Amino acid sequence: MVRKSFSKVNIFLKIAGKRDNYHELVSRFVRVHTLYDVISFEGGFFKDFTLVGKFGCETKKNTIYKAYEKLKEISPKVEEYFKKNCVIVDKRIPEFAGLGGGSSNAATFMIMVNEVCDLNLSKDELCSMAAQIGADVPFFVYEYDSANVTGIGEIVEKFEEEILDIEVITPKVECNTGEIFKIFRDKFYKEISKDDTEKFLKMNSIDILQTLDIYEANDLFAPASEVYPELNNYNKESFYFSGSGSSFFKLSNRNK
Ligand SMILES: C[C@@](CO)(OP(=O)(O)O)[C@H](O)COP(=O)(O)OP(=O)(O)OC[C@H]1O[C@@H](n2ccc(N)nc2=O)[C@H](O)[C@@H]1O
Ligand SMILES: Nc1ncnc2c1ncn2[C@@H]1O[C@H](COP(=O)(O)OP(=O)(O)O)[C@@H](O)[C@H]1O
Repeated sequence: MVRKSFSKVNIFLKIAGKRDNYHELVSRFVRVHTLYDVISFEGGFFKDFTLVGKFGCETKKNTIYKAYEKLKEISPKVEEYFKKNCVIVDKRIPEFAGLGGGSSNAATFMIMVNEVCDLNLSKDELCSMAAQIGADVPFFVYEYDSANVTGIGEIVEKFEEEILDIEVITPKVECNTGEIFKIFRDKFYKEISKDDTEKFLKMNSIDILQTLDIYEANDLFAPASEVYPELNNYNKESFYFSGSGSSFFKLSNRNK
């Protein structure tokens, strides 16, 4: 079994409030069809869960392993399957890039295991497990091209719009999400109004980016560019900032 594990960008990312030491978001997530990892299951004999790929962390810290630990509680078929198959990931999505690589891998792995082990879990059941692995995992579980994501990422609503051409550039800066949120909370804290929330969640992604500048579109750009000033060198005409960075992106619609 082989599947693409797509990346994402945040067309806009606004903070709506605090929930313990997390922040509630109002955001449009869009999948990037041209930038993805490839996940495959390959037969063999394995004493333990075996994950092959170029990762910046050990297997036990990998989001795919965290997903495996949750799924094996559902049925003994899962542990059985990974005694006779390993997971191979061809990593192409840069890490620490605001592109959701780790989150996408976990969600895609869950979808694949649900199928290959006939677990018959619904998207909503997968989502409640996904939310325990990471804030962006639920978005990738639903496999929408565009979605409005709120809460801490656990509320995902499909957004109907044309497929967008997205160009991504990723400066070699490993952005620490926690650090950026801390500076946001200490120095840039503000919450999106109810009116703006309603307005942005209804607008097409292209129209939103014609209305907002890079700072207005992503509340995390100001703190990120304070923590990593080199990001300002990429603050160019018609580029926007994804997630907590370091990636910038620009849109073009295919029908232009
Ligand atoms: C903000 C987003 C937007 O997509 O950034 P990117 O990952 O894309 O850059 C994600 O939701 C990131 O979610 P996720 O990737 O799970 O966050 P983590 O790295 O686990 O969070 C690291 C730290 O960031 C802070 N954090 C994270 C998410 C959130 N909604 N509020 C927060 O305050 C918390 O202090 C958390 O401990
Ligand atoms: N399957 C995975 N792919 C990428 N990074 C992973 C994965 N599992 C865990 N990580 C860890 O998550 C962090 C990067 O997460 P990633 O989703 O790639 O970045 P971002 O959240 O900025 O989009 C790194 O600490 C990396 O080691």
